[in-house]
Amino acid sequence: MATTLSSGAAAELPIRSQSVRTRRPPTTSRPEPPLPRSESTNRAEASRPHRRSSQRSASGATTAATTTTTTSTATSSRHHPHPSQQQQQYHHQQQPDMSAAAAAAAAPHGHASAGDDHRNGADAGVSTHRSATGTTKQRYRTVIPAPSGNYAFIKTIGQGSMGKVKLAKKEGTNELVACKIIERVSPDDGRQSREEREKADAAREDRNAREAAIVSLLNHQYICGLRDNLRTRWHWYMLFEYVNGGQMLDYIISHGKLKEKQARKFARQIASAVDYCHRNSIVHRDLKIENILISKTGDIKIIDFGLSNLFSPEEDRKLKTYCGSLYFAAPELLQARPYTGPEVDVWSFGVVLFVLVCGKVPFDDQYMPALHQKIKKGAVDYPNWLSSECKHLISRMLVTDPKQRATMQEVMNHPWMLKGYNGPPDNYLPRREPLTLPLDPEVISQMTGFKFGPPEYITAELTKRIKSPKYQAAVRRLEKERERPEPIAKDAEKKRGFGFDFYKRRNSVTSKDTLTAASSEGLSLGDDPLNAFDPLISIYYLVREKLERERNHVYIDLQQPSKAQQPPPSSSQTVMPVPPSPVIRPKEKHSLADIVPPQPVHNAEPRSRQRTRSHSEDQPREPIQGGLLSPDMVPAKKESTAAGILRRLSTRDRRKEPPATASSTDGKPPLRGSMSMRAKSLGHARRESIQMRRAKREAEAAAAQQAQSQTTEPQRSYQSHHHSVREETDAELVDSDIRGETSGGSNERLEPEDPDLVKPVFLKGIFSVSTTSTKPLSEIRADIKRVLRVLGVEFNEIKGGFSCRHTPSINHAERQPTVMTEGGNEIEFEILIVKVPIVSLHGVQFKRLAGNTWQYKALAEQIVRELRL
Ligand SMILES: Nc1ncnc2c1ncn2[C@@H]1O[C@H](COP(=O)(O)OP(=O)(O)OP(=O)(O)O)[C@@H](O)[C@H]1O
Repeated sequence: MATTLSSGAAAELPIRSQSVRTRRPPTTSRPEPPLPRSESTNRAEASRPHRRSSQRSASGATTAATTTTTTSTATSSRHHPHPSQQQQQYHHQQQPDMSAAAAAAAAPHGHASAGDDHRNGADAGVSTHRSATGTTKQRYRTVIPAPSGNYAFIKTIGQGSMGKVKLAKKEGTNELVACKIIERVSPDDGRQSREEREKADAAREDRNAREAAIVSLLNHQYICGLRDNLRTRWHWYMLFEYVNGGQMLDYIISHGKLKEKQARKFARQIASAVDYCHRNSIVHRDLKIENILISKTGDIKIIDFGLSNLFSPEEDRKLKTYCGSLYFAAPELLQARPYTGPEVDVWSFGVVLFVLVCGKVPFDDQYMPALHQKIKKGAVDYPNWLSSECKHLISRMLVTDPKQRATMQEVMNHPWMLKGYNGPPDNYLPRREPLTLPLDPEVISQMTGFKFGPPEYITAELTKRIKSPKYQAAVRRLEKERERPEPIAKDAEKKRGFGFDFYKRRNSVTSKDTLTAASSEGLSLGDDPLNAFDPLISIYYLVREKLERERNHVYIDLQQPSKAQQPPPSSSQTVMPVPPSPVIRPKEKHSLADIVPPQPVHNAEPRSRQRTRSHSEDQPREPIQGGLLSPDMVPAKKESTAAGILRRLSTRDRRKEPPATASSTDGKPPLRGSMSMRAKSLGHARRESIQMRRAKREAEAAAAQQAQSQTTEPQRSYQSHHHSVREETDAELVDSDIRGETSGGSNERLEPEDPDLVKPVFLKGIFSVSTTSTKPLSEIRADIKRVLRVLGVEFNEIKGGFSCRHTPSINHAERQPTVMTEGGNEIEFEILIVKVPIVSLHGVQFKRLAGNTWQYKALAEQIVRELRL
C-alpha cells in the first residue's frame, strides 16, 4: 500500500513486511464477462496502431480502432465504464508521482487475509460459460485469451499482495509464462463508502497501468520481461517471461549466505538492472530479496515493478509516496521525507547485498517501533568474517542521510564490485543521441500508461523541454565532450556520471564538499541530455527503442548467457555502453527460449579461471553466527561452475562416509547397510572421474574464452551458444556413463522410482538444491513427512513433493503485533524432491507460495535442520 503524509504528521510505514501498497479487500466470486477483444493489447499490436484500426478478431468482433496500448484506460472505459474510469481525465500536471500520491491518499489501510487472497485468486479465474441448454454457468477460467494467443493456467506459483501469479502455457506450444492476476475493482465489503472504493480503485488502476507500461518498455537481460498483457473488466493479466530457477531467497535458504564472489556476480547484475532503470528515469521502489528471481542460467531477474514510478531531477518534483517493504525501506521513507528516487533504491540494494553475504537482514526486530528506530539509526552489525571492502560498500549504501549515501555510480565502481572484473557492470543502455525536432508522432502515440496527457499535450511538453536553454546547454556540453580527445572525453564522461573514480572519492572522503556532493554527482541528474534528464524524454527514448525492436523483429535473447557475467573487455566499454548484441530472429521464435530448457552455461569469469584461487575473501573464517542457518548449509569452497558444485557435493559425501574399511571392498556379499555404502563408494569413484573430466573441460573452456575475448560481439554470442550446447552434450554423456556403471550396484538405483514422486533437475537447477542426500527417495519422503508432522505443518503429497501450509503460533501475551504477524500468518510453500541426474543424488528444494518471507525462511531452515539429510 502506498501511504502519504497527512499534513505534516510523521508518517510511519504500516506494520507489515510485505510491500506496502494497496491490497484488495475481500471479494466474493464475480463472474467474468466474455472478454472484449478491444481491451486486449500486446506489444506487437501496440506497435501497429494504424493497421489495427479495423481488424477483426477471430470471433468476428471488431477490434477497437483506438485501443493501442496496455493502458489506454480512456479508450477502454467506453466498453466497460468503470466508476473509477469515469472520473479519469488526462492530468496535465508535470508532477510524475501525482497518480501515486492520489493512490496513497485513497489507499485502504490494511491487508486482506490469506483467505481473501484465495478467494480472489479463485475469482480471478472465474468465467461464464453458456451451456448447450442455453443456461449460463459460472466456471473457473482456465484459459486467458491474450492477444498473442491463448494461455492455459497450470498452477499457482506465487502470491503477492496484489494477487496470484500463475504458471500458464501458450496453447499449441510449450511456451510458459508467469501470469500476474490483479483485480481491478474492489467489492463492496461494507468497510468503505462507494466513493472511497472508487477512489481506491482509480488509484490502483493508475498503478497497474503504470506497472504494465513500465515493464513493457524495459528491455534488459536482468529484468523480467513482459510478454503480453490483457485487461478485462475485472482483472489485469500480465504475462511475464517465466523465471524458472527459483527465488533468490530460496537460493539463500539453500546455500546459507553466499560467498562474496557469488554475491558479487549477483550484485553486479542487480546494479546493471537498477542503473539501467535509473538512467531511464525509473525508480523501482520495491527492491527486496523476494523480488529477485534466478533464471535457469543462474542469472538474476528483477520482478515486480508494481511500486515503480518515474522520477524527475527537479527539486520541486520530488516523490512523496512512501512505499516498499519495511525491511528494505530507506529511513527517509519511514520519516516521510520527499525523495528524488534513485537513492531509495540504493538503500534497498544495500539491504539486499547484506542479505546475500550475511544470510539475514541488517535491521530486524520483533517489535515494530524498535525496527523503525533501527532503520532510522542505520546501525549495522557487520560479521567479522565479511571482507573489509564488502563491509565498506554496504556501509556506503546504508547511509541514513540520502545526500551522503553512495550513488549507483559509486556502487558500481566500488573496488568490491570490480574485484575480478575489468570494469564496472555494463548497464546495457542503448547508445542514444540527444532528441531533435520534429518528434515522431507514432512514438508519442505510444507514450501511454503514465497519465502524461493526450498526444498533442505530450508533443507540446516535449518540444518545450527540447527547446529549453537547459536541455540545449546539456546537448552542447555533450557535443563538446564527444569532440575532445579520448582521455579528456573520458574524464568528462566520469563527471557526467558514467564513470566514478572511487579511489579519488575515497581519498577525499574527509572533504566535506565532496561528501555533500555525493548524491548528486552520480547520475548528474538534470545535466545529461541522454540519461534521466526528464521522465518525458526518457519514456520517449524507451518507446522509440521498443518500436525499433518490434519493427526489426530484434529481441535480446533473455536467456542467453549474460555478457555481464564476464568481466568487460575494457572499462572504456562501460564509459559509453553499447547496446547488447541482439539475437536476431523472427518474432514467433522468441518463445523458443522457453520451449528449450536453457543449456547449462559456465558462469565462471575468464580471469578467475585462468588464475589460481589465491585470495581467501570468499571463505568464511568462522562458522555462521547468529544461528539462523545451520553450519551444514554453508557450502564448502565453491566455484561458480558445475564442476564446483559437483566437487562440493562430493566433498559433502566424503565427510558423511565411514572410513574405507567398509564391506564393499571385502568381497563379501553386502548386507543392506553395506550395500548402500558400496553404492556410495562406486558413486564416489564415478564422481571423482567426472570431476577430472570437468576440470579438463574447464581448462579447455578457459583457453577458448581467452581466444573469444579477441572475437567480435556477434561471434562471441554465437560461440557462447555453441559452448552451452557442448556442455549439455557432455552432461548427458556423463549421466549415461553413471547409469551404465552403477546399475545393479546401488540399492538406490534398484528402487523403482515413481516419476510423480521426484522431479529431475537440470544441471543449473542444482543451484537451488538446499540439501542433497544419497538416501533412497522413499526414505527422504518419509523423513520429510516425519519432520512436517513434528513441526505441525499441514501437507499434501503432490507431484514431485509436498504442498505445505503452516500457521506459526504467536505468543500474544509476550509481545505486540510484529512484522511477522501482519498481513495474515499463514505460510504456503512447496517442498520438492529433485533428482540430480549427474551425481545421482536427491535434493530437497523449497518454494515459497505465500506468507511472510522471514517466517517462511525460518521454517524452511528449521525443516532442513530437522531433516539432517
Ligand atoms: N516471472 C515470474 N516467474 C516466476 N515466478 C514469478 C514471476 N513473477 C512472479 N513470480 C512469483 O510470484 C510471486 C509474487 O509476484 P510479485 O512480486 O510480482 O507479486 P506482488 O503481488 O507484486 O508481490 P508483493 O506483495 O511481494 O510485492 C513472486 O515472489 C514469485 O515467487
